[in-house]
Amino acid sequence: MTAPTSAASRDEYVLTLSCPDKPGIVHAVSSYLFMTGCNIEDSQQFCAHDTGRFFMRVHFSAVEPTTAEKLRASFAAIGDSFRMDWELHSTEHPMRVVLMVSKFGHCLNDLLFRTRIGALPVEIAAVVSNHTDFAELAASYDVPFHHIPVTPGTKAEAEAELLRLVKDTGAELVVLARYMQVISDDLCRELAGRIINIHHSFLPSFKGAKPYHQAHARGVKLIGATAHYVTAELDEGPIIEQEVERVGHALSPGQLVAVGRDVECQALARAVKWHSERRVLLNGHRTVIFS
Ligand SMILES: Nc1nc2c(c(=O)[nH]1)N[C@@H](CN(C=O)c1ccc(C(=O)N[C@@H](CCC(=O)O)C(=O)O)cc1)CN2
Repeated sequence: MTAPTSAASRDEYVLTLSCPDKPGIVHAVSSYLFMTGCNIEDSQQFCAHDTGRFFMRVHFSAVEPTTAEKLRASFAAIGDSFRMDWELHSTEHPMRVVLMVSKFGHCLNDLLFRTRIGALPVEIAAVVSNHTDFAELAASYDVPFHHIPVTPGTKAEAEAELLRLVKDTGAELVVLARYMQVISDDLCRELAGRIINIHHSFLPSFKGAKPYHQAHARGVKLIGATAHYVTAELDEGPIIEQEVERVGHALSPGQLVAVGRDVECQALARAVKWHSERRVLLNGHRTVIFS
């Protein structure tokens, strides 16, 4: 399923970069774009003084038609001279995404609907689940559904099948929309920076299982959700977005779960939108968000 596209995004690109900070980085990038016949639509930058790294995102249009490949070739020397980690992508096609779910479908349903109405600039290539509960929901959005059961003894084959699907669909992003299986270290490495999870607590509080019951037992007055990149360390990946909601003493754990559904959907949708628009840059174990 594809988000409705806007005619204007034909010859527009996004450059993201990070590099050791020094004078002249913005000058070099903007001069390159000017000399290449490009026009800056939006530019954001940030210097992280604690890590000494500079971060930049530039959205630009090409006055004379060109391609991402040609632009990458002509920018490479500048990237090398500043020791940049950089990416340059056309905005013509929405990012292809695989959504994963287990037994709770509220985030899946929310992402499918937001994509259908054009509020999320992605193309959902497939829905994957270790259960069959949401096969009909995926079909109602004309999205292929893949049932990949997981048991302790079949996790390796299940993950191999998932990786084949990611490669076959050309998906750039995997979203764990309440997918309740721990991803192996190998798959985390293979898809580093390309898996986003929604954890149903305001991390670092209440890691692991049953966070709403943990929150109830602690007597919190705010509950939250955290969208983060998935790493081998459970619930420890770089945080992209968080959301909270005020709760009262009278709410049961089950009622906290109900309040949490909307909070999870909001945090995850914003994280997926920002990632798909290439607004999230990694700064070590943290993120820089050019929203
Ligand atoms: N490598 C990672 N994998 C996953 C992460 C992560 O941060 N790193 N987040 C989880 C989601 N999650 C919490 O947000 C979570 C999901 C599942 C479990 C868990 O212990 N699962 C059990 C099986 C449970 C079941 O079968 O229902 C397990 O895998 O043995 C903990 C945290 C997604 N994956």
